Amino acid sequence: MVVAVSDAPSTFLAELSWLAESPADLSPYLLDWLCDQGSLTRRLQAIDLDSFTVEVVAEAWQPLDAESASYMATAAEQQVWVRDVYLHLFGQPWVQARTLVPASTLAGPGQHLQRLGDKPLGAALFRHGQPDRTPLQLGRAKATEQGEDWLWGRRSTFFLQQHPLVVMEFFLPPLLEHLQ
Ligand SMILES: C=C(O[C@@H]1C=C(C(=O)O)C=C[C@H]1O)C(=O)O
Repeated sequence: MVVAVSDAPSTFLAELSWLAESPADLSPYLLDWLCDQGSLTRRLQAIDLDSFTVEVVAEAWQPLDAESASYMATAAEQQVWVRDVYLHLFGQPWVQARTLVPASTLAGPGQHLQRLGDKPLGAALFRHGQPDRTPLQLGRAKATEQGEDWLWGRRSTFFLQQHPLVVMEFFLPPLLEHLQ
């Protein structure tokens, strides 16, 4: 059951919708990846450390959309730092990810998050072990506004000393092929 549909206009991750619970018909292999609370960066690096790269597509201040504001239980009238990336393995994009960082998080313990460049966010978040994070919520999206295929993904709020940031990760066909 869809519980939330994003109203954010976007060419990177379009038509986002979030589910109340995991669908019963997903393959156990996909569910294992979707529901894994550990670092996705590390899981990909464990497959092939040498070819793992982060491609930063965009990083900019953007107005927080109403649906994300509701998910974060925060005011919609604020700018957040948005980081859009692809995580590549074997020269192909495996994960398409968007991170939303409120200004208050960047002003506090997340100062370094604006200067990550092509270093993976996961390495920073998981540096001291398992970080505080909310349970994963599964969702669907299209890779672009023109995209035809639906992707599976998830989102979760991480906390850096009680300061939130939201990470959304969608799984691209090369990752799904690896599962088979
Ligand atoms: C949150 C993690 O970091 C990954 C790295 C990202 C980045 O560099 O922007 C974005 C999403 C994640 O898949 C993780 O490894 O679990």
